[in-house]
Amino acid sequence: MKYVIALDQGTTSSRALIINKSGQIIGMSQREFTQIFPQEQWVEHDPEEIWNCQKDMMIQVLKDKTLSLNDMAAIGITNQRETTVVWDKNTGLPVYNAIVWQCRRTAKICYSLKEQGFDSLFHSKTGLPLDAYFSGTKVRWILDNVDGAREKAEKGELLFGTIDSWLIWKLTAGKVHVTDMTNACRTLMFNIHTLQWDQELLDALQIPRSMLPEVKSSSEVYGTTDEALFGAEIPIAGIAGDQQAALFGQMCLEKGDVKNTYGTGCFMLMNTGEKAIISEKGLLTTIALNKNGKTTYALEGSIFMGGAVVQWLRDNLNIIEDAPQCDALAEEVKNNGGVYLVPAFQGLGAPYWNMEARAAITGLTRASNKRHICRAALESIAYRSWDVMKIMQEESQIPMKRIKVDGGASRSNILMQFQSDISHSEVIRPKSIETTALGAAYLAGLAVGFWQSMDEIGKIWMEDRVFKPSMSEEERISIYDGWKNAVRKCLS
Ligand SMILES: Nc1ncnc2c1ncn2[C@@H]1O[C@H](COP(=O)(O)OP(=O)(O)O)[C@@H](O)[C@H]1O
Ligand SMILES: O=P(O)(O)OC[C@H](O)CO
Repeated sequence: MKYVIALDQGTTSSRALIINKSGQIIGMSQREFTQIFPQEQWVEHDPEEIWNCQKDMMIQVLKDKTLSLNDMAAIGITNQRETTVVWDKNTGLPVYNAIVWQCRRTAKICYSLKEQGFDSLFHSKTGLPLDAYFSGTKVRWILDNVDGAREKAEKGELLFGTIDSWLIWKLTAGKVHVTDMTNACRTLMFNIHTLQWDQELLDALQIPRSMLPEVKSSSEVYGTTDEALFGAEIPIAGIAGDQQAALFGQMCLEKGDVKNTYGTGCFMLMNTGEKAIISEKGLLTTIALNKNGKTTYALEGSIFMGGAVVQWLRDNLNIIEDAPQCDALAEEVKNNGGVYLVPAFQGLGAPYWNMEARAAITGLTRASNKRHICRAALESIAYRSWDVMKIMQEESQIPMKRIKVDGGASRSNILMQFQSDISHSEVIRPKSIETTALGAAYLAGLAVGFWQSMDEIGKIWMEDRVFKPSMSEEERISIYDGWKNAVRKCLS
């Protein structure tokens, strides 16, 4: 068989990609789906729409390439993490919409658990702060707020899953209920040291264990597609949360390797090897991979606004028509002219952790124009990444000399050069920035012998361009001081 298919189920769109043995993407289909905002700061997806969209993309890309599922050696799944689905085991129907990772409705549940003194228990066992971002309190909300849900869950009739579990349940026509450790470790219910669901955490959250999927490694055969539904029994053989899949797809396999994904938000992950470093400064500790019985950990810095800043210039300020125009305008000025954009549209995360902060554009003069604003917007993405990199270096005590990049906004040369300058490190962009899907494909392909070894896969990764720091130390310090000043104005 010549191909592996990767299903990449993201926050705003679903993609299906066909990958050949040389790691080339020979076909891709992608479609956006509905974002549901029932109230301010609430975000939901329709699980059936997600499934239909993902299935359609799989069928579409096969059709476009005149291939069939029978030509696929395996399926790899990668997904938006934390987003929570609860469904009825008997009917297969969701009892509520999927509650998306961005949804803040469970902040009160988190505060209440903190008041009860559970903060350090969760942090030490899961590597995560008690925050609405993660799945645990979302499941609790569904059990507490959907009519009859708690009774059914206690009778063992409801199942919980992150999007990977939901897709596999559907692909196997309800035969398989699993997840992998990179997803389980984002739920606040999984102990990242014992590698098991943790009863003490489940009790604190009041979630019955019978709802939870079986936790597997990221690379093994979990089941096959249902023949009656798909006309073929193809092994589903790889699962990883999208940021961990990207870390793997970038071949960040050694301790100290770092990748930053510049998508809607930015997610920076550093492989910390076999050691789980518990952060004191707001970084997350997460499982990077569990494969062939070996677990590696990562430190993660999550930045809420990445490429979304560019979308804001396009959709709210209307000063650009598309993302590449932002680069073009920014290139027309030699610096930001003293203008800073602090993208605190949803507060500021690590290292500021100020949820009340609001965005600002500072340093405007009569000479300022949209070119400066475009430049400041791109620079803000790099400044936020550097804020996080600095803590990551401190806490890991590993200096970062180079970072690998991917995601839509890594196409911007001006952003990548500025990232290299401000962080005084090499920024390395691979030829394919679809590293998330590649990561999932590699995990699936390795499990079924489509690829034989990591050595074989390592040869596939290819560099597109390396950005090297070229800014003087004096300038670097001075413009970063300017950024810190601008941030201070947003915090006050
Ligand atoms: N040339 C570009 N310059 C700057 N930002 C870009 C460019 N191309 C795309 N982007 C940004 O990249 C983001 C989309 O990247 P993508 O990796 O597809 O995100 P996601 O997976 O989060 O949906 C958008 O926010 C967009 O503004
Ligand atoms: O779907 P993305 O690419 O925005 O990634 C979402 C993250 O997995 C959330 O933790």
